[in-house]
Amino acid sequence: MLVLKGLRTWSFLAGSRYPGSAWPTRALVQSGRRKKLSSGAREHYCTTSRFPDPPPAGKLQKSGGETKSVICIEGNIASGKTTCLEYFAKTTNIEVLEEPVAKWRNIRGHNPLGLMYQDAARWGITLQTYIQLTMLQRHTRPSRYPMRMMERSIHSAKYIFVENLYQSGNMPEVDYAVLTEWFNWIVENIDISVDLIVYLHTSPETCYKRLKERCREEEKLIPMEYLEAIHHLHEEWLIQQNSFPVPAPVLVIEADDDLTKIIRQYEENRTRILTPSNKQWCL
Ligand SMILES: Nc1ncnc2c1ncn2[C@@H]1O[C@H](COP(=O)(O)OP(=O)(O)O)[C@@H](O)[C@H]1O
Ligand SMILES: Nc1ccn([C@H]2C[C@H](O)[C@@H](COP(=O)(O)O)O2)c(=O)n1
Repeated sequence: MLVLKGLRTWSFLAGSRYPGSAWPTRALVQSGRRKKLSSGAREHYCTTSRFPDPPPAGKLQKSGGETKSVICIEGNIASGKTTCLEYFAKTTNIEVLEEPVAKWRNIRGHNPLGLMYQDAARWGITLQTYIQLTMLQRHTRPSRYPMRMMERSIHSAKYIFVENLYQSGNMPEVDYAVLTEWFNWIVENIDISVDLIVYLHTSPETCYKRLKERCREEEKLIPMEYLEAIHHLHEEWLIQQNSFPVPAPVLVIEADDDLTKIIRQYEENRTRILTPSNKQWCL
C-alpha cells in the first residue's frame, strides 16, 4: 500500500470480485433494454431485475404502511445531485431527502467520512455500516407526502461504495460478507423499493472540477482515479446493467452541462421524473 504524506492512499482498481451476493447478477440483469428519448434523456428499464411490486406479504412496510412513489437521484460524487434536489424542492410539492452527510461527518464527535478518506482500509467498514443504517432510516422514514425524492439510496451505497472498497482491496472479505448479509436481510425483509432512478450522467473530469470548487474538507484527498472507479461502477450498474440488480427504471440525464442547460433538461423531463408510475415511456 502506498503511503502519501502519512496517509494511506487508495488502490482503486484491483481485480473484480463478486462473491457473497445473494442476488443473481449478470445473467439476470442482462435482459435490460434501452431506448433514446426525444428530450435527450435515455431510459433503461430492466423488468426482470426489479424488486417485486407490491412487496411480498410479511415484508416490513414503510412506516405507516402508506404507498408512495420514491425517486432516487443517483450519480458520482459532485455530479450535481444536491443541486438537482434543491431545484425540485423549490418547484414541486414533494418530500426531498438529501443524503445525511452531516451525520456521516459527525457521529458523537467522530467523523467517519473524514476517517475513511484518510485510511479507507481501516475505516471503510465503519463508514459504510453507518451509511447503510442512515440510508435505511431515509427509506423507511414516515412521510405525509405522496412522493419522495431521495439523494442516492441504500442500493447505491452497497452496489457502488461498498463494492468499490471491496474491489479495490480496501475492505477485507469478512467485512464485505457481514455488510452483504445485513444488506440482503434488509432487501428481503424491509420495503426499500424505488420507483424511478434518475441517473445524473457525468464524466469523472466534470465531477473532479465540481468537487474542487465545492471544496469539502474531507474530500481534498480524493484523486481522479477514485472518481473514475465510482463512475465505472455506476455505468456497469445503471447503463450496462450487468453487475447488480437495478431496483427501478432508469432515466439518464446528461449532466455535464452548465446549470442553465441542466435546468432545461429537468424541465423537459419534469413529467417523466414526477410521474414514475407512468411507464408509457418505458420499453
Ligand atoms: N450543472 C452544473 N454546472 C456547474 N456546477 C454545478 C452544476 N451542478 C452542480 N454544480 C456545482 O458543483 C458542486 C457539486 O454539486 P452538488 O449538487 O453538491 O453535487 P452532489 O450532491 O452530486 O455531490 C457544487 O459546488 C455545485 O454548486
Ligand atoms: N455510500 C456512500 C455514499 C457517499 N459516500 C461519500 C462520497 C462523498 O464524499 C460523500 C457525499 O457524497 P456526494 O453527495 O457528495 O456525492 O459521501 C461514501 O463514501 N459512501
